[in-house]
Amino acid sequence: MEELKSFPLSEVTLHSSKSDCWLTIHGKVYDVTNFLEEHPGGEDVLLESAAKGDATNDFEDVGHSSTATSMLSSYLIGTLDRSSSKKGDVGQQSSNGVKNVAAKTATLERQVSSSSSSMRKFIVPFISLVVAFVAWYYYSHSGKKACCSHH
Ligand code: HEM
Repeated sequence: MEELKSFPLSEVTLHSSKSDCWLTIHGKVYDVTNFLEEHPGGEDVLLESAAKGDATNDFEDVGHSSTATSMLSSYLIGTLDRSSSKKGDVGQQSSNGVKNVAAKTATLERQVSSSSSSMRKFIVPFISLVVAFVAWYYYSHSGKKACCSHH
């Protein structure tokens, strides 16, 4: 068996066009050029993920079926070179670092925005409950007064 080639992330992101598209998922590099038009989720999402670099989160977020996961192997061309420790690769490594930080920031931003939207989802019914309780309290309180002043 031929040994798989190892590519630095900076090289994978160079292949992000319709005529040449590579994706990185779980540390493996896939050439999905021929799959672009067949992808049920459309080619644009694949091209976006390819340009970003690591597509693992994008792939997982969709909740792809096991069929989709097993399709991956037919597009495998290599593995991701995480160390990038080759001589003369230092510049590339630092640019990878910058990209990683950018990716992490993007993920964090996504998490914050999704948590704030779920906060909103929680706060709206909570406020309605408080309003309902206050209304009920005043209603029953004034009702009690009316009732007790009778006696
Ligand atoms: C080589 C990598 C990929 C393969 C083989 C693949 C395969 C598939 C398959 C077979 C489906 C149909 C539903 C299913 O079986 O789960 C699908 C749906 C989808 N894929 Fe991918 N996919 C890949 C990468 C990606 C990436 C990187 C994204 C980025 C966001 C993506 C986004 C989507 C979306 C949004 C759908 C849903 C379409 C719908 O339900 O209308 N896919 N994909």
